[in-house]
Amino acid sequence: MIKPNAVEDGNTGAIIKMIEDAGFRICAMKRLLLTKSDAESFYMIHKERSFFGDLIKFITRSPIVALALEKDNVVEDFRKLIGSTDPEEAEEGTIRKLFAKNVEENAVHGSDSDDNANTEIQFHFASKEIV
Ligand SMILES: Nc1ncnc2c1ncn2[C@@H]1O[C@H](COP(=O)(O)OP(=O)(O)OP(=O)(O)O)[C@@H](O)[C@H]1O
Repeated sequence: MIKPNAVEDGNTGAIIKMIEDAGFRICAMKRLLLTKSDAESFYMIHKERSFFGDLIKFITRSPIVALALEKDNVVEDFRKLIGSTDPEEAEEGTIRKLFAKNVEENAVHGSDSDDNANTEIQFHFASKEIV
């Protein structure tokens, strides 16, 4: 998911280029505005965290771009490409180092396991949209 701050800043294209250049195949893609209830369900795992309310406001304030990606070792390799949650700790050349504003507005989301990737892909896409 390319998050609102990166879409607002006009960095969607640059981020997609980095993803493709790193060898990921885009199987599905769409730009959409998440509703509050979409966002709460997507980030349900964080509902007890202190930043949950702010995270929901941020992720729903303007459109995101959702992508389904394919590659060997996709989850681990994508998390390497995006870098640490906090851009101050992210390695040089990672998407978050280049495009995140802070730990909340950190430009992109990546699934953290194959199971969660499947759940999140189904959250955003109908099966006929994945090709
Ligand atoms: N301390 C914090 N303050 C504000 N927002 C935070 C904080 N920690 C995390 N977040 C927000 O919540 C999201 C989910 O947090 P998580 O710890 O799962 O990080 P992540 O796995 O690196 O990020 P993501 O799940 O978006 O890929 C972060 O990407 C960020 O937008």
